[in-house]
Amino acid sequence: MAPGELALGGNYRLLSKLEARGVALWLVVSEKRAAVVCCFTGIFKEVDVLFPLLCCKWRDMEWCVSMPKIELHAHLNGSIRDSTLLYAELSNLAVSFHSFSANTTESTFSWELARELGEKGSIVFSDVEHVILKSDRALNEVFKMFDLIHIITTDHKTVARITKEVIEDFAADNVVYLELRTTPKRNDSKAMSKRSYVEAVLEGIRSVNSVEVDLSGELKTDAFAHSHSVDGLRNGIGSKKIYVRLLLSIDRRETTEAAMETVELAVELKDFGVVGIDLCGNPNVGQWLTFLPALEFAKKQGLPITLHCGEVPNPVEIRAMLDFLPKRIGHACCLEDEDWKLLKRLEIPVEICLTSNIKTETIASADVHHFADLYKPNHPLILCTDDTGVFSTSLSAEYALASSAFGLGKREMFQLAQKAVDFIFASGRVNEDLKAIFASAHTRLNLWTRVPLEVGTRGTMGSLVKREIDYFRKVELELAETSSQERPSRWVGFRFSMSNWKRKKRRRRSNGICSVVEVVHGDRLNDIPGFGYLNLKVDSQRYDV
Ligand SMILES: CNc1ncnc2c1ncn2[C@@H]1O[C@H](COP(=O)(O)O)[C@@H](O)[C@H]1O
Repeated sequence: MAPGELALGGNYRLLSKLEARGVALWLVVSEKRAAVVCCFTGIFKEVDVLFPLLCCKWRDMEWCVSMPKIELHAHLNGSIRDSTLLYAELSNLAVSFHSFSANTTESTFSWELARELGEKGSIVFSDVEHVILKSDRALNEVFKMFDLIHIITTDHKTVARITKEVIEDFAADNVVYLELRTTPKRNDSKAMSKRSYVEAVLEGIRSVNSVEVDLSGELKTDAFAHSHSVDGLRNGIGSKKIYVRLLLSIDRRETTEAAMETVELAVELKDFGVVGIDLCGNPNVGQWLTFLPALEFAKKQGLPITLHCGEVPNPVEIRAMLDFLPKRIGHACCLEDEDWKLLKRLEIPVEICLTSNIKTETIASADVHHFADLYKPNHPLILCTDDTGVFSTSLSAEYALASSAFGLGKREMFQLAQKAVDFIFASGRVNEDLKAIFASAHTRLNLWTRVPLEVGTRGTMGSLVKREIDYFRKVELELAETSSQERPSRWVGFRFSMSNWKRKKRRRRSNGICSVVEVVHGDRLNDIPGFGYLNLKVDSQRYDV
């Protein structure tokens, strides 16, 4: 049986096959999906390949990558590279089916994972098996997937490694400012406390060496045992730079005490790159009142807060969350009319995660997504990824998807990315730096709007020519007045005027302002949104200039 049929149950075309270290990979495509199917010890697994790519043109995607972007809603453990996770997952699956040799690193890793699975007891392999094997997971299934990911990733070394990789991946996607969020976890079997978890994350950030990382402008190296200046990391590194800040998440499964511990940790690490608090986790679990004391404490301490709000219908909680006045909210998928109006009145910025919402079936498809309802009236919103690894996406892919689903042009996409600067939690010079980065990208990407002149209205060809004639007259008069020796002949005056006019014309053209042959009028549409003009360049011979 072909791997496509077996794992995906559809009619897939095989693009290529690769075998490495006992793992067979097939790249398959159908009209609706592109996937990698892997076979390891007889088990087939599919991994989606940038789903949004199917909805947009490759050219649009390339352009979106070239644009600087700001990511404000990305979960660390949801953004793990497929390759990193796949290897761990496949090793994990192998344990369930095969005995292993304790001599190899791979099997030792598998053995560790298997032991943890057994010890923890909260996950039975048969419970998660089907979740691992499928690609589109409903919201509840996604959280089962996270439980599995956490078992695989939660030791200091792995936490540092995945953090490093996630930052490298965002930087490669031209994300210039990343607010990465993660839930500090206690794991006694790994001697891990919430604090040591965050230290491992910070260590991972500092270990990035393929790109310059700005973690915090105000590092107090003597106050934090494990911190060291990022300046050292800047030596010999290329020109790319990414600002990274952390949000500490409270998981909805946590108690008030555990939530409070997270907020206290965030307060303590304020000067070391932690800039805010997030409330996340399975929206069908936990009560708002459980987290409220910790969130209120965070607010009092001046920590900005973002809440996962309205991922499922829960009007009472949604209203309480909006009344709390968070600095931002994530998702906002299931708001009733009154709450929708309140959200808009309060102008709370919304972190929009298109692919995540569609893949978890929270929203049926991109074209009915509430993005448009927020975008049109200019409500503050930020395009984000949520979980690049789990949902096989990237920030560029989210922009490309928004572009194809809602008809955003390059300028609109750029403005959307640039506007996100206003909603970051980092304070101080970062905001100014980002504005400068976007200003220079605006020029690099040639996004200046050419304002054409229209024949027959304000700034017409007629008025332009009249201004030229007035100018020539003035020059001739001045020449006549200043020359006491000889009155210039009409010919001399004309020559002078012509060359001057040409200089003026060149200067204006190089400034991107209208010249006579570039004057346009309104019959044929050109490519400037909002304008419909005929470019006279091609017809210039017909005009006697
Ligand atoms: C699908 N949309 C979502 N809604 C709510 N919470 C989500 C989420 N996606 C991820 N998380 C939260 O982030 C954790 C994984 O990253 P960290 O271990 O914290 O780095 C998940 O366990 C979940 O609590």
